[in-house]
Amino acid sequence: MKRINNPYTGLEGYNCFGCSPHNMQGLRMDFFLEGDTVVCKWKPQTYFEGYSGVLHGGIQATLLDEAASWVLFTVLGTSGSTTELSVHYKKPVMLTNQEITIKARVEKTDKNLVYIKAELIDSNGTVCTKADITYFSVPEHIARRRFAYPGKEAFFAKKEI
Ligand SMILES: CCCCCCCCCCCC(=O)SCCNC(=O)CCNC(=O)[C@H](O)C(C)(C)COP(=O)(O)OP(=O)(O)OC[C@H]1O[C@@H](n2cnc3c(N)ncnc32)[C@H](O)[C@@H]1OP(=O)(O)O
Repeated sequence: MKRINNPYTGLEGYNCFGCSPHNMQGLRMDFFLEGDTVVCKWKPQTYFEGYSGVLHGGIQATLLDEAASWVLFTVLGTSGSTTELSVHYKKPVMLTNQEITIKARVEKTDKNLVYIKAELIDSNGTVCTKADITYFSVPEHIARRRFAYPGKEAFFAKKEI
């Protein structure tokens, strides 16, 4: 597994709820790449509770969506926006998990639409949640201008933007 750097950390005002390490109310996710799959290891905190002892479903949806966006950044070499998110909650994700794993990969692309499959796996290896996520991707030069996209190589280099 290859560690993915977060090249946005040096960007002024960067406060993404999913991935900014500066957002203390956020999920502060970080990522690895395993083949063409983005992987995140994440520890659920009790303040993300829904039903007693269970990780809130909205937080799960955000974890899955955020991982999908990092597939665009690091596998497809561009950026975009979520246009659809369908989540299947199969099993509760307990807050007692020391670590859960979120995985996301491209299922297919169709012109500028990117269809991503993502899943959330608990520490016993049970796939608790699955998501189908559609992203509206933009060409890289627009991503650079509109979304401060630094280029794929920046995610694997030490340098920050
Ligand atoms: C800086 C640090 C960062 C740090 C890192 C930050 C990571 C953040 C990750 C979080 C990700 C998010 O939450 S993103 C935030 C949530 N998402 C959004 O806010 C997106 C809101 N939606 C939009 O802005 C807009 O709908 C766009 C830009 C996506 C598309 O608008 P548009 O350009 O007007 O295009 P539109 O006409 O709607 O669609 C173009 C064509 O694509 C088709 N199309 C569009 N969506 C779909 C779809 N889901 N399934 C089928 N087809 C679709 C349309 O039918 C149409 O076909 P035809 O008629 O041409 O045939």
